Amino acid sequence: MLKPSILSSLHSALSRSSSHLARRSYSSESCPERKVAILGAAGGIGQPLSLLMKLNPLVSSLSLYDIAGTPGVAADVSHINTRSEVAGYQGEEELGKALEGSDVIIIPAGVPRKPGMTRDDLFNINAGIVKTLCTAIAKYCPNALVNMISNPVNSTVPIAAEVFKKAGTYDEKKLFGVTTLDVVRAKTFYAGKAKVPVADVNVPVVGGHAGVTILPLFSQATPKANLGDDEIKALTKRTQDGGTEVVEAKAGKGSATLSMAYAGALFADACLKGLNGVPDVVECSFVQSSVTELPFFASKVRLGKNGAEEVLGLGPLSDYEKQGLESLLPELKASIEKGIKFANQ
Ligand SMILES: NC(=O)c1ccc[n+]([C@@H]2O[C@H](COP(=O)([O-])OP(=O)(O)OC[C@H]3O[C@@H](n4cnc5c(N)ncnc54)[C@H](O)[C@@H]3O)[C@@H](O)[C@H]2O)c1
Ligand SMILES: O=C(O)C[C@H](O)C(=O)O
Repeated sequence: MLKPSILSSLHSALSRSSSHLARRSYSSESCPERKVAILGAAGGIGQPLSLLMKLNPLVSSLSLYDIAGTPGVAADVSHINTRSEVAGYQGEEELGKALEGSDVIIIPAGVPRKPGMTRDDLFNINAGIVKTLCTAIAKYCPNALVNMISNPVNSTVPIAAEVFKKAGTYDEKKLFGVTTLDVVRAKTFYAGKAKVPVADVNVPVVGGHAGVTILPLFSQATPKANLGDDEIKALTKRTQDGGTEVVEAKAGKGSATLSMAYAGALFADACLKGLNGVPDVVECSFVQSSVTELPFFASKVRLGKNGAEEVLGLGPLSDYEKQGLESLLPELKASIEKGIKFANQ
């Protein structure tokens, strides 16, 4: 059994200030009713993500949807004695009910990579899944914030945008590609190399979510450390290849699930805080953007009552980062265009 101290550090790691908020006052003003739906809830990411969202005191209703397996996952997490009511929905005929009334929808539905594959190799299967799910979102909960985890994120986010545009429900402030795992990795790897406490580390990661399109800005990392060029290059490469490192270690049994569930829970928590009016909630995310010439780009985003209230610029870049930015643009552009083309076929 989890000791209370372990449980409370899980809570606080997930959502430091939101759990304080909930402990301080549980009034409907500071903790309004919030429904979160997870699509793909029975999967490798979906299950631990369901657990972490069940632990989040900002959630009042947790809706777990998948094509199979959700009754079991829902029954299981529903026994945890935290605030939210849990419901499981299985199969497309229950998708509408799963979505109705949602404030935040998290989408980890789709197939993961095997060794030797790129994220783009998942396009053929996952593009269709995302298109179907987003069509239903446009119909049943057009005002919800959508957190897209399904890969390739560089294409699935543009697909979602096109589906919403066609349905007349697109709001660029409400669609997010979840790139938090890149930030989580960059923080962990930087803390190890710089020998600074990991809990104090901040590193923006910009661009997209695949290989060289992942651009960690270690020149802006805090606390500052005197790392050499080779160390920065090695950290950058490790962050870019973090997903592949896990895919290879899992040797055919999928990609990152536990660290992704953590990252997905962090980002959803930030969205909920923003919706609830908590000030200064800033996270990196792949969103509609005018930061570069590309229509979508990951950078720091200020989250608020309407979703992405402000997309922040890149700040000063080192020469190495400027080079990285130049070289990521063609690949990211092609992935975005591939998504847009697919959605309009
Ligand atoms: N954004 C990121 O940083 C990041 C990190 C890790 C993984 N991912 C991606 O997340 C996705 C899921 O990974 P996983 O390891 O959980 O895979 P998984 O195969 O373990 O789980 C996927 C789940 O999606 C469900 N699913 C399939 N079609 C569906 C549909 N039409 N509607 C609802 N659910 C459906 C499956 O039944 C399964 O339960 C993959 O595409 C993976 O590449 C993204
Ligand atoms: O690498 C993958 O395929 C999964 C995910 O995008 C990750 O970064 O871990």
